[in-house]
Amino acid sequence: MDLFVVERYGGDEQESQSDTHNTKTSHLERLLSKIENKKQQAAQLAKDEEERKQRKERKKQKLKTIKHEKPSVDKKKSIKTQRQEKKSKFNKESSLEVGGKFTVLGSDSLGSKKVKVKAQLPYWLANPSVVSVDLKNLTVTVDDIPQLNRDLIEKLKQNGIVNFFPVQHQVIPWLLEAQSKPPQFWPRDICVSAPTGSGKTFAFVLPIIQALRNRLIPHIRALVVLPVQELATQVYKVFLDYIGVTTLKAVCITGKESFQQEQSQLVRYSEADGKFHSCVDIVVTTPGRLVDHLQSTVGFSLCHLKYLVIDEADRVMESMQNDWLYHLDRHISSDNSRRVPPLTIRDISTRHPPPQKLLFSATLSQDPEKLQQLGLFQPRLFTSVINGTTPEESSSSEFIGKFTTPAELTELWVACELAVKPLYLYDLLTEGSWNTVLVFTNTTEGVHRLAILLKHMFKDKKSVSEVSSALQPKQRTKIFECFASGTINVLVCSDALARGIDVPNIDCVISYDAPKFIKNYIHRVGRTGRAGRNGTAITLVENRQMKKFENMLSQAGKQSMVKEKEVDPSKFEAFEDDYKSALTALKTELEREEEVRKQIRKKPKKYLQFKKKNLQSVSKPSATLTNLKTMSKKLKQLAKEKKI
Ligand SMILES: Nc1ncnc2c1ncn2[C@@H]1O[C@H](COP(=O)(O)OP(=O)(O)OP(=O)(O)O)[C@@H](O)[C@H]1O
Repeated sequence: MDLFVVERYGGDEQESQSDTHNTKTSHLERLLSKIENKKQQAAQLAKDEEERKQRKERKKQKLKTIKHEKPSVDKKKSIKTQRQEKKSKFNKESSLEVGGKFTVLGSDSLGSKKVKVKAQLPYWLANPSVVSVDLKNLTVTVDDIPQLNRDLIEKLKQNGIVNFFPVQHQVIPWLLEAQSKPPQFWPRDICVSAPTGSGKTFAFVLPIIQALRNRLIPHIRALVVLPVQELATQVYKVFLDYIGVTTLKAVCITGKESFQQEQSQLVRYSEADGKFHSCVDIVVTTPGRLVDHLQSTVGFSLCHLKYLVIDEADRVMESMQNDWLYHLDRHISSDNSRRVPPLTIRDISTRHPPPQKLLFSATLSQDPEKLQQLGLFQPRLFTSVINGTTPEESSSSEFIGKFTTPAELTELWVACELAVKPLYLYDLLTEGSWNTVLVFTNTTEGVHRLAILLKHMFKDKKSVSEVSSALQPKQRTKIFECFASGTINVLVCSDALARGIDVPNIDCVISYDAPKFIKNYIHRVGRTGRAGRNGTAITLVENRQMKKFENMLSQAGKQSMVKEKEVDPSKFEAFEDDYKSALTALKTELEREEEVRKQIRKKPKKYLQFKKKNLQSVSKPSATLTNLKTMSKKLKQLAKEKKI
């Protein structure tokens, strides 16, 4: 029976008796757990809501960055590479589609980085005739060019010239050969790029004199264009020296003399036939003055022109003063329709061949576009090379030998501090055993200041002078003469005089201010180590300029050729006192000069006009004190005489 016990409801009484206490507690527990559950659910909901909000915020933020911010470099790169990969995949597929042999045009270039195309030089620039830079081991004597006239050879010997320099023995026979051809064969134009002081002047002077020496009637047959007056005068002097053995006449028209005087030297009017006739055969000039005469001198005709020489060609082309080439070309072609080849036999016999263009420089432009402006006819290039490079070794995109310096030149650089830079210079000048030193600065004012400072530092030990564009041409010539004779030991000058000036026996060139451009560097250092003589060139480089200077040299392929020279600044203590007193003297001298200038400026308008007319250089900043004083005196005297 025990097995079948059925629990029967015993009434409230029974329940309340046994479980009253238990039921009450469990109900409470249930209620509490219910409350707890609800609490948890509410917390979960709040959490979910918070997360949802955060997600929304993040999404917004993301959208903003996509819209406004550029992707980072890394991202960009990865996007680019992905795109490129896709593209190359596409290209491969498409090339496979056409048999894998052909590239689909236009499809592969998009997006991919283009390979830089190397410039291809014209054949004549890429394949020049190489000229040696060795001026010590000369093998060709002046007698070895048989085509050259005997009188010219004798004159060369009289002047102490025994051997020809490489550029001369290559260019002179070539030009003489071109002359000997019948007029139907128009001569080819030439460009010559050879180091400074390698004798380029003779390379055109001698063949021109030889070609014109037997002329009957004077006509302008050779026109030599140079960038500045000094250079023109220098080349003119060489012509004068060598045409002495002929009846040829040369003239230098650079504005040194009045326009009327120059006109009378160029042409004369004949009453007999009522025409103008040329008085000269060779004209040496500057671009500006040439244009003046082309425009204003009646009878100035270039219809017989045989040679057009452009010396320091890159500089002349850079300046393009008054568009001189345009005027010259117009003048030549109006005289003679030259560059159109002859059509008939009769044409050939009646026409003059075009003038042969001869371009010379130590830093010839390698830019074919610039050379194109000159309209060269089948040009031929003669050039020197750096460190034995041959045209075969150099790539066809590079013009070899653009910045060659003489083999006899020692090139150095000194690292210096700006604060004591004059002391570095002073030390170099006292330490070296050089008799004549040319010092370059970058500005005309710098020339004047440095010259005064050095004068006060050296006192009687060395004679110091200055030369710059602020001086009159006559004063400049006089100073150069004194420098060449050794009366002046240290000459401070600006870049205006860096090119072409041929002062023999300059022992050293110091660039007090480092040059900004490689061309300036080449021409500055080229004032020494000329014509096979030894020379030293030193450049002072401030610490902040070091990188730029190194870059400049390495771009020109010259870094290994310019060596560093160590200077110990502890030596400077010995001449610190001299330097300090020189600085004070410089200050007072500059103040005095300024005072004189002020006095002159104070004068009334009429007086100033008078001054401007009579003495233009008075107000120029770097005129020396003595100049200013004498000018001011002279001015007062003139004003008294004219009662102003
Ligand atoms: N064959 C030679 N033998 C000896 N001296 C020479 C010879 N040829 C030229 N010279 C001298 O060399 C010096 C430099 O000549 P030149 O002025 O012609 O050089 P350059 O190449 O024109 O220089 P730059 O590029 O600086 O103008 C001159 O004083 C000249 O008299």
